[in-house]
Amino acid sequence: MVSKEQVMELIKSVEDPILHKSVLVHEVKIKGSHISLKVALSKTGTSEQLEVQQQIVKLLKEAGAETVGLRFDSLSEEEMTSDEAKKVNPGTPPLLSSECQTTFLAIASGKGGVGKSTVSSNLAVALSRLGYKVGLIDADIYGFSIPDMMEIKTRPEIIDNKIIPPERFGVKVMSMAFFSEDNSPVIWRGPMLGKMLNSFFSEVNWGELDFLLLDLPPGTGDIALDVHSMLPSSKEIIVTTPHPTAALVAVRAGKMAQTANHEILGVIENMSYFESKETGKKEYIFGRGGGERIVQELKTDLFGKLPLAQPDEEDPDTARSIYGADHPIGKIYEGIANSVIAKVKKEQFVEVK
Ligand SMILES: Nc1ncnc2c1ncn2[C@@H]1O[C@H](COP(=O)(O)OP(=O)(O)OP(=O)(O)O)[C@@H](O)[C@H]1O
Repeated sequence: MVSKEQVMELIKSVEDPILHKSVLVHEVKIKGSHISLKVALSKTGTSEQLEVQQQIVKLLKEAGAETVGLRFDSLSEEEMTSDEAKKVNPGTPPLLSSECQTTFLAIASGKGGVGKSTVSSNLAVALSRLGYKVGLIDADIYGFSIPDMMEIKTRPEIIDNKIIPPERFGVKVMSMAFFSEDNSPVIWRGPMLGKMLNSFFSEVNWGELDFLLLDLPPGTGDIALDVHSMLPSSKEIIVTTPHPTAALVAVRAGKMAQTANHEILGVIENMSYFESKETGKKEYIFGRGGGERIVQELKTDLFGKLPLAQPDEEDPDTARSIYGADHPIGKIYEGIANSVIAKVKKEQFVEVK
């Protein structure tokens, strides 16, 4: 029969699947033709553990053992160098780590079609025009529209195993649209949805960001709730139209956000009025008071009111849904961005009339 020393020598040829050096033997017992071993791996319970097990059993049986008893242990912190420990547990993705300085701004709405994606993309652009480093995730998984609104023609690239997001107007953007061929619908659900969202945080090289905006799915249904609960805790901005019903549903969306531990930062009222270019007269097409109603019920602030209007196509500093910096609505977005920054920095907040 083999000796303990021979067993140790034989096992040296078996590699730890992550560290790629010999596995460590914690214990060897030999009783007749039975050998029992306790082997330490950098990570136990992996699919590679089974391969290690088969390799060891084969080696010991070839050396004369009739039966082999094998138990696995994890390597202790002392048994690994700090570089090896990092390899085994690469740690929290920088964007989600506690040291991360990025402010997450989640943009939500009670109903679809109120302009949540338009507001998310213009707010991101306005923050970038003010000199901040900004990212934008189109987390409206099934209704992705941001790349089209911002007219992003490029796709993400993969460099050093990280996804590099395309950039437009200084804003780095990630969207399901980049991974959906020919605008086909996305049918991922449950765990896949979480995996995809998580990969937007951990597998994308965002670089340093001051703000990461998240355009959430509309409403208070399952999908919106799932996405809310999968996100890191964020400051939430609610978008509504002035219509009382839109506001009522938006309050529900705000309350749902609070249950998912997101803080309500404020409200933006979109499609508030139409202003005639000829007469300057304002028409309140969708009614009035929606934004104020949410502010009252959720005890938060109104960041601004946006009129009905389209970007000026002649302006080079514009895209399908992005207003130029000097467009009157571009200026309103600049004011909203300043109010958001002020609130985030807890400076004195000035309510927009
Ligand atoms: N202030 C505005 N003036 C004119 N059109 C607007 C305004 N805001 C948004 N729109 C238009 O309204 C439509 C819906 O906007 P958007 O997609 O931003 O809404 P949404 O709330 O994100 O919708 P969903 O949640 O269903 O994706 C778009 O065609 C957009 O161009």
